[in-house]
Amino acid sequence: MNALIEAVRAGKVNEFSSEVIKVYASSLTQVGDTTLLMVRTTEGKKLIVVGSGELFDQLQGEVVDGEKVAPLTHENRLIINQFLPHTAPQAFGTQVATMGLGDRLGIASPGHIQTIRGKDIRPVLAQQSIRELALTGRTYEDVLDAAAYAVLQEGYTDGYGADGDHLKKEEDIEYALRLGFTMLTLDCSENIDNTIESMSEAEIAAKYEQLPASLRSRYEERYLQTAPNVPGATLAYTAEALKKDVLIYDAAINFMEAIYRKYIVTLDRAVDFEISIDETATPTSPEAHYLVANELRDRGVVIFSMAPRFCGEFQKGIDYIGDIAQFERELASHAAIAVHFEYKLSIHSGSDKFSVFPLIGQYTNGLFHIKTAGTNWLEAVRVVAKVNPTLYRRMHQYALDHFVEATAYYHVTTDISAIAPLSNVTDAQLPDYMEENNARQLLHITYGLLLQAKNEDGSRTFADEFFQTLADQEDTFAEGLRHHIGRHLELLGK
Ligand SMILES: O=C(O)[C@@H](O)[C@H](O)[C@H](O)C(=O)CO
Repeated sequence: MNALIEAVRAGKVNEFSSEVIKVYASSLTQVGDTTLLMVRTTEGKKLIVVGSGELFDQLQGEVVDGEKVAPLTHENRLIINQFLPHTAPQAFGTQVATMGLGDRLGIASPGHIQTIRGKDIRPVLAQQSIRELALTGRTYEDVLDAAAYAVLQEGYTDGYGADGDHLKKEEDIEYALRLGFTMLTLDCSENIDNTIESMSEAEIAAKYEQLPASLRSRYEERYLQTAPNVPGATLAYTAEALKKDVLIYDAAINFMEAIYRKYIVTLDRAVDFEISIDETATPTSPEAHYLVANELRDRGVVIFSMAPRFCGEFQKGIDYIGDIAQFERELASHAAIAVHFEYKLSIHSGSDKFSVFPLIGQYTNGLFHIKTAGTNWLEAVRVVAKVNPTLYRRMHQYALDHFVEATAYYHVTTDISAIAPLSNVTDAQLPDYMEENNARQLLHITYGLLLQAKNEDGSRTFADEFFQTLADQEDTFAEGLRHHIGRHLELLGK
């Protein structure tokens, strides 16, 4: 039996000295006659596989003195999924709170697991949008691999999800489903007509009259002649507001139904189907939310969660911006509507919304889906600011030089001029940038440009040194996530 594994079993791993830099004792796993242990070597993380049996035989790796050293490859992950089902993603349904913990780097999930383990909420560790994949140059295979190996590393057996996030195109939906994603977030923003919001009442009336009479009378009968009855929700339709909402959302509702019928109903496995109408210029009124939800139920579309565009601003990486009293009033109705139609309210751009987390936990009775992603990237940047000031300064300057380019991907109201010039900040003060909203958003939305930046010789401008710094500071990064994501959970009442 491998001496290292014996040392782990005996709790004496620290006495073990070899080329192994770190042993992940929580990863020690027995599958029949095969024993697995994850370690980090100078060549990165590897699996030590000892014993015999099918898993030993199937894992690809070099055998030395009867022991196998298996790389953390995609192929080995698929094999591990077969023998250890908890390392594959699962759907969760509507009866448990869930948190999207998107990991753009592929190294945050261990810290996320350490944070969420034992709490009344489950992690969607493998959450990335197609936008994030494009900006980081990763694939959905990479995203699933990283999450599964983190689950193995941490010995986490409570289950995790995989969310194909903000999917707009059928080929992306097919890609995510083919790989076994267990949650689909359908982004309907391109089917929502945002031009209506800026039209006059007369223009709206004229455009509405162009709709088929049967469609108009059906909506009018259902929402003007019948008063919606949703306990806890304040809903009042006017003829003008109904015309506007029909014009804004009717095509999107048809899109939702079409995707549901083509991809969700036909599946032989459970998938959490989320409707995202949050990334639009038009805030979702409670009346509009009810209309969309009621139409979906009427068409037999069953959803896991709905992400409305709340009043105010849910911008990237910073707290809520807006009238919290109005947010609370509307949140009460949104949450009541979700309960009425038996799905969860989903909070997108959920990172750092500390001022409204208690309200969200309260009005959803702790049953919500909240999505985060960029905030753990900023925790990684914080580590770099602490331990590698030279790299941080280079990244910060590059972000300043390319910020406008990044605003094409994310809506932010960052005031670049308010960010303290690097020349005025000492190395010791660099981490303070992560406490300032404008600097947070600067680094937040430029993540893709920074990670994919190349030098003239084709080498990576920042990424290699960035990832090496984070590898060297693995425990510091995990501690930062436990603190920061832990604060999210605490304020959400978890
Ligand atoms: O950046 C993205 O594309 C995603 O992280 C997206 O913003 C996600 O849906 C989210 O809301 C994370 O906070």
